[in-house]
Formats: sequence, C-alpha cells, structure tokens
Amino acid sequence: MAAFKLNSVLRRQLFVGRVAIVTGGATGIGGMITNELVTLGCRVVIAARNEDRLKEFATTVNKNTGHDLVYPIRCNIRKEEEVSELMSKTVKQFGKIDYLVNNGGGQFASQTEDISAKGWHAVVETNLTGTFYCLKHVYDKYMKKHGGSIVNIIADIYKGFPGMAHTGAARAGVENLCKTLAVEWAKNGVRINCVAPGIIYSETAEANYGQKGMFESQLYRIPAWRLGDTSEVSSVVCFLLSPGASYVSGNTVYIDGAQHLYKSTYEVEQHSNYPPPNYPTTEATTPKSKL
Ligand SMILES: CCCCCCCCC/C=C/C(=O)SCCNC(=O)CCNC(=O)[C@H](O)C(C)(C)COP(=O)(O)OP(=O)(O)OC[C@H]1O[C@@H](n2cnc3c(N)ncnc32)[C@H](O)[C@@H]1OP(=O)(O)O
Ligand SMILES: NC(=O)C1=CN([C@@H]2O[C@H](COP(=O)(O)OP(=O)(O)OC[C@H]3O[C@@H](n4cnc5c(N)ncnc54)[C@H](OP(=O)(O)O)[C@@H]3O)[C@@H](O)[C@H]2O)C=CC1
Repeated sequence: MAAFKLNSVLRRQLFVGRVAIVTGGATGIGGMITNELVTLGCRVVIAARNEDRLKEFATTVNKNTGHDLVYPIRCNIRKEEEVSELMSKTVKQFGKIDYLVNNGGGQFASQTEDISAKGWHAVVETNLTGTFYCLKHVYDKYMKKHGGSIVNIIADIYKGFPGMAHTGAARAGVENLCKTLAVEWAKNGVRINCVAPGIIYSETAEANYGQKGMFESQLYRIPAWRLGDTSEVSSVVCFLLSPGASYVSGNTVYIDGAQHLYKSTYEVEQHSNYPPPNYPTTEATTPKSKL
C-alpha cells in the first residue's frame, strides 16, 4: 500500500473519537479513504451494494489494526429508504456522524447518442440522486443539529465529459449542489467540498472498463505523465474533512496531475462539417467531409 501523506503526529491523533461514513468504502479510492481515516483514529462505516466485499474488507482492516474500527452496512444509494436506514443505524451504533464521504458511484463509457434511457437513469440516479439522498438524510439525522464535514467525489468535468455525458451531467449537478449547501448549511456548522479525481489506478476502477491497460494508455493526456494512486486522493479528502480545512467550503479540488488544463480522454476526428470560414482555405487545411 502506498504511503500516506500526512505527518506521523497528525496521523495518530487527528480523527480520534470521530465517526465517518464512506460510501463505496471497500474498494479503490473509497477503500484507501477508509484505510487513511482508520489510521487517523476514526471509526468508519462503509456502505455499498456488495455485502460480502464490505464484510471482507472490514474484517481485514480490523484484523490488521487490532481494533473494530470499520463497520459494514449494505446500502444501495439509489434507494432512499436504504440511505435513511444507513444514517439511522450509524447514529444508533456510534451516536454521531462527523464526516460523510460520498464516494460510491461510477458509469460506463459511451457516445451520448448510444446511451439508452435506462443507462442514463442508472448513472444519474447513482451519482446525482444517490448523493442527494445521502446528503439529505445525513443532515436530517445528525448534521442539522451538530454540524459536520462532507466531501463528494466527483470527476474531471472541467471541459464537460465527452465520452461519458451522463456522468459529466450528474457530477456537475453534485458540484452545484455542493455550492448551494455550502451556503444553506453554513448556519448549521456543515462544511461541504468536492474532490475531482482524474485517472486514478485501482484494479476495480479499471475492471469497470473491461480492458487491462486502458488507464495506462491515457498517460500522454496527463501533464504529470503518470496515473494518480488512491492515496493521492485519500490524503486530500482527509485534509478537507479535517480542522485544517475549517474555513474551506463549497470548493472543488482537482486531483489529476493537471489533466483538466490539458487533454480530455476524447478524440475528435478530422472533419469538414462545420460551416465554412470566411478566410481562404486550401486543400491542405480543408479535409474531405465524411458525411
Ligand atoms: C473512453 C476512455 C476511458 C478512459 C478511462 C478514463 C476513466 C477515468 C474517469 C473515471 C473513472 C471512474 O469513475 S472509475 C470507477 C468505475 N467504477 C464504477 O463505475 C462502478 C459502479 N458502476 C456501476 O455500477 C455501473 O457502471 C452503473 C451503470 C453506474 C450502474 O449499473 P447497474 O447495472 O447497477 O444499473 P442498472 O440500473 O441495472 O442499469 C444498467 C443499464 O445501464 C446501461 N449500461 C450499463 N453498463 C453499460 C455498458 N458498459 N455499456 C452500455 N450501457 C451500459 C445499460 O442500459 C444497462 O441496462 P441493460 O442493458 O438492460 O443491462
Ligand atoms: N478511478 C478513477 O480514475 C476515478 C474515479 N472516480 C469516482 O471515484 C469514485 C470511486 O471510484 P473508484 O474507487 O475508482 O472505483 P470503484 O469501482 O472501485 O468504486 C466504486 C464504488 O462505488 C460503489 N457503488 C457503486 N454504485 C453504488 C450504489 N448504487 N450504492 C452504493 N455504492 C455504490 C461500489 O460498490 P458496490 O459495487 O458494492 O456497490 C464501489 O465500491 C466513484 O464515484 C468513481 O466514479 C471519478 C473519477 C476518476
């Protein structure tokens, strides 16, 4: 496992006595966030659809640390009643919810015209509506009275998201919701921020695209000329949750080796289908139309 980025004193003390919920907290980025929170002394409820994977992850971390710090609860964030139960059970079990990390989510790659209505709804319900349910119920059941800190994992949507329009739209919705709640819930002592990962390697993330090496094939689009690793996301998430970020709310941090300022993962093939320009063109500057 890659080294954490916080210094050793903070690592021991920062989140002792705190309770966090991490959706999707047993795999990839979420798994590393859980690990780092636990290392900082936090108790963590991990929530996702695959109960076996949640239990196995919790057992491993608890065995490694010698403490029962990770607690699995099966929850499909697309189902409001399950989300409501997740929040109630956590408060019942631990008496509080200091932190929420809305990490659970995902999508599939597709040209927009090939996305079916069912596929669109699956991605929007997961990433936007599921996040809304988590926010609404953590607020109702705990943070309205006691405050707290929230981080939403979104995606690199700086230039839209050609090739994954559904997730681009959903994550933009989450980012805007974050700005709204940073204002509406400030009076309740709630801070809320987003983290936008670029291309972050984990076995589970890459497996979703069905082709090994798919992530590595994108290196030339990243100024850093390497992929991100999951600890490079978890360190920023922990910072945003922590008192170190006590005056930070409504922001998005890109963790992408500067990719949002450079190339997207989408190629536009050469064409001549735009309305012609008013300057003189030559054969060389005017490709043949493929329409
Ligand atoms: C390009 C360069 C990249 C380069 C790589 C760069 C990528 C970096 C950026 C981002 C990286 C990440 O997010 S990595 C993390 C990735 N991890 C995940 O995505 C995990 C979670 N994802 C999921 O569970 C799924 O993707 C998601 C669609 C959200 C939910 O799926 P479910 O099966 O639970 O949903 P259901 O409600 O049953 O609906 C399924 C419908 O969705 C559609 N659907 C689902 N998968 C589909 C697919 N592969 N292709 C078409 N359509 C699909 C179909 O219409 C399905 O219906 P039927 O046809 O009837 O079946
Ligand atoms: N890796 C990357 O390059 C990037 C990742 N992201 C985002 O970061 C987050 C973490 O992804 P990553 O760790 O990389 O990939 P993973 O596929 O490992 O993680 C996705 C997690 O989300 C959970 N999840 C998905 N749908 C639901 C649901 N309906 N209810 C509850 N949990 C759900 C999954 O668990 P289960 O299947 O058991 O429900 C899984 O643990 C995702 O939102 C992803 O889209 C964004 C940009 C880039």
